[in-house]
Parts: sequence; C-alpha cells; structure tokens
Amino acid sequence: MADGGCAAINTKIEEGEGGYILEDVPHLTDYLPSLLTYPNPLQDNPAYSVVKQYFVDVDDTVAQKVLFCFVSQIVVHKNGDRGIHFRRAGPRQKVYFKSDEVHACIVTCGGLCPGLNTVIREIVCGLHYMYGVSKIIGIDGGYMGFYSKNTVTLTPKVVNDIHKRGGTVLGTSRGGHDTSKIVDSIQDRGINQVYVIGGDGTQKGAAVIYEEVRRRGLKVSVAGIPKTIDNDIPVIDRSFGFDTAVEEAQRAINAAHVEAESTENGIGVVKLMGRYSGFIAMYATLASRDVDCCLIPESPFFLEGKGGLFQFIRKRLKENGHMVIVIAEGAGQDLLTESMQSMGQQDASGNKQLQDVGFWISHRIKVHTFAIRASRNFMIVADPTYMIRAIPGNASDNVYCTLLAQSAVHGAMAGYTGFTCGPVNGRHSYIPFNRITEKQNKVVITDRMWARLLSSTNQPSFL
Ligand SMILES: Nc1ncnc2c1ncn2[C@@H]1O[C@H](COP(=O)(O)OP(=O)(O)O)[C@@H](O)[C@H]1O
Ligand SMILES: O=P(O)(O)OC[C@H]1O[C@](O)(COP(=O)(O)O)[C@@H](O)[C@@H]1O
Ligand SMILES: [Mg+2]
Repeated sequence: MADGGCAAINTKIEEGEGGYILEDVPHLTDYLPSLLTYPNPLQDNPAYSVVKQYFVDVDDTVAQKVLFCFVSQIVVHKNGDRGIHFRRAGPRQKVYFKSDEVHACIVTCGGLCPGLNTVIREIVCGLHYMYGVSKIIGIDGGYMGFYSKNTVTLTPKVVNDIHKRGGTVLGTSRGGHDTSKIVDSIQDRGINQVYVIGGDGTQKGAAVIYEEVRRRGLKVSVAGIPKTIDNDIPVIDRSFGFDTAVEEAQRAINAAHVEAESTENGIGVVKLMGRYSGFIAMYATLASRDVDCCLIPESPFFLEGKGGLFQFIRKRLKENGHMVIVIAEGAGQDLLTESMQSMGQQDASGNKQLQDVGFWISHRIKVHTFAIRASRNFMIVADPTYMIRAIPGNASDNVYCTLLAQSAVHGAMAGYTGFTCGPVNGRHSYIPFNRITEKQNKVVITDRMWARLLSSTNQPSFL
C-alpha cells in the first residue's frame, strides 16, 4: 500500500493580518498556470439564475472555529477573523472545463454506508444538469477496479432510482490501491475528473492519486467525498449515513429492550459499529432512552470489583428486573486481548481486525450472573452491525449527500483538486486531504455530550 503523505504539495497555507489562516486546497493552475477559463454554464440555468449571489465569491472562506470574542461570522474574507479557515464550497463564476471536455469517473471504496448511492446519483445529475456533462463512468469495485475491471456508463437515467437502494451500485473493496496503475488507467482513458467516495483510507488513497497526477502534469481534478458510518472523520460537522445508522440502531435497541423486559432478569446486549469512535453507540443510546449502559472505545471500563460493570448489572437488575447494554465494536478490546489470544490481524486495507466484543461480553455476563444466580441467564445478543449500514440513506442524509455531491462537482469544475468536501460549522467547504486523514474524530468523554449520556443512563463512569 502506498503512503498517503506528501506535505509539501498538499499544504497550501495563506496567512492574513491578525492571525487569519487559510488552509487552502490545491488548484490545477498551481502546476498548469496557463489553463483557459470559461463562464459557468449555471449563469444561464433558469433554476439558479434567479438566486441572488448564487456564485460563491472566490475569496469566501469558512472559519473552523467561530471566535465569538471577535467577529461571529462563519463566512469571512481574507484578513477576517483569526484562526483556521477553509475555502467555501460552491459554484464559481469561472470554470476550468468546457462541458464537452469533461470525462468524469466515480469510485466508491471501503465499508458500506447509507447514502453512497445518493452521492453517486447526485454527482451524475449535478454534472449532467448543471454543467452539461455527458461523459461519466463508474469504476467497478473500488480502487482495484481502475486496472482490473470494465467501467460502467453513468447517465441520469441509469442512476435515477439508485438512492432508494442500500450499498453502492458501483461495488466497493478494501486494499488494491496501486497508485501508478490507477493513474495509468486515468491517463489512458482520458479521465479528467475523479470523484472518490470513501473513508479515511480512501481519502489517503485519493491524496496519493492527486500527487501522482500532479507529478505527471495532468489536467485532472481529484475530488474526495468523505464517507464513514462511524462519524470519525475530523473537521467536518458529521459524516453522511450516520443519521440513518443511528436511527436503525435504535430499532435494534428497541427489539433488545422488548425482549429483555419481557422476561425476569433479561439482559439485552446490542453490538454496534464503531471501530475507534463510539458516536453511533452514544447517539443511539441518547436517542433511545432504553439503554442502561453504553460502552464505547473512548471510555475504558472494567468488569469485576467496586464500580465495575458486574456490580452495576446486579444493581440494575435488582432495581428494574431487566437491562439493555449497548457496546461499540471497538470498546473493551484491551480486556478481550487479555482474556483471548490476540490475533493482531489486519484487513486488506491495513485496518486492525477486531475481536467480537459482543460475543465476549455476553459470555462473561452469563457466567457471572449464573454464578451469583442474579438472572435466569436469559440473554439476547443483537448484532445489527451490518444491518445499520446496508440500508438506503434517510431523508436528512439524502439531502446532505446531495449537497456534498454538488460541492464536489462545483469544486472540480472550478479547477480545484486534491480536496475533500464537507460542512464546517454548517457551511460546505473544500478541505485539504491531510486535514481529514491525519487524525480521527472521537467522542470526548470530558465533553458535555458524554456527561449527558452518563446522566441519562446513570451508568458508572468507570473512572
Ligand atoms: N495510506 C493509504 N494510501 C493509499 N491507499 C490507501 C491507504 N489506506 C487505505 N487505502 C485504500 O483505500 C481504500 C479504502 O480503505 P479502507 O480503509 O478499507 O476504507 P475507508 O476508506 O472507508 O477507510 C482501499 O482500497 C485501500 O487500499
Ligand atoms: O466488515 P468490514 O467491511 O471490514 O467493515 C467493518 C468496519 O467498517 C466500519 O463500518 C468502518 O468502515 P470504514 O473504515 O470503511 O468507514 C467499522 O465500523 C467496522 O469496523
Ligand atoms: Mg476507515
């Protein structure tokens, strides 16, 4: 696998007076200075021409943090508030591609996520209806599809209904990122806009594709659309599909709760996705109100002794006669490796493969409650992990996916490249790849949201 970092060409920082910093994204003219520009075809589009100030000012930027002690604006110009800013997403007055010159491709990589098909649909429709583009292809089966599979022709008709389906119509995969073969394929096929939909691994892959494209001096825009069901991508407000996943997770929690409360001392355990971040578990718990204890990777816990999980289970069963435990898949991995042999295995993309915490914890609880006769050992273990991500996006995610897709299309048409897009403080922005791949967004257990959870479940903090 290639290494995703090349700070020199990925970092474009502009500093203004008074501490203003723009973490800008690359532009094709950074290495192809004499490119021609064309008027944006949207200016003649009857739907958009009525909007006042439809085009985004080239100098508009979005503040990462709104400093209320200074100016409390989110969109500012150069020399505005101090702090980090990103370029505001949206249509520009000038574009760097003629409609009939564009040959776009779309690829989806990594794990599934609700809304993937909506993003594909809206890139195709955005390119077609807003910019008059007709040459759009889909890459089959993730990065490796660039060099090992045939492409799929994408038209508004082909993608018309796909947002109603879960998964990705293009297929996806882990591993197989061969930068030079991918860029050879881009070059050989005459592709000049690459839309890459995927998580942190995918965006690292997109960054190296951009670097190689630039090294070869190609007029190719590489645009990323961040995807992760775990909501662990930093900088952006939230990731698409997360809202849908939380909603679906609630259904599983409800089922576990109904089962648990229907029997004496019933315990429902619901295992949810969240490799390194417990956002799905935390939000599903807060939303459902049926959960007695939520365990996430960011908050270590222990089983035995004073203040431990077993003591809490005994107390809750005594009080309520049943309980529901939600556990994120990455929680308690340190405890598992102590009691099981660590496998240390990785998937094809190099992600650590986790041991099954749902199976482990339910087994440990069963043994404990049996020993103390606190329960008749009735236990339901719900593992809806794949059910919450293999579904279509809900209404809110679908609207969000549309905005993301349109931001990416506007950015590529305006000649930006090596960027990913997403809402920052509610405003869609173009963000350099390195900013979203250098770290993960995690639940901060000293923040108010986790405190709200602790107070709503009244579980121990295990500190
Ligand atoms: N550091 C990296 N450099 C280049 N490609 C990468 C890197 N990490 C992951 N990839 C590629 O990105 C794709 C998706 O990565 P993966 O981690 O499986 O999912 P996600 O993008 O959802 O995090 C895979 O094809 C993988 O080979
Ligand atoms: O079974 P798979 O495809 O490896 O997916 C499992 C993983 O996918 C995730 O949903 C995250 O996937 P991504 O990194 O692709 O966003 C994790 O929560 C989970 O550990
Ligand atoms: Mg990932």
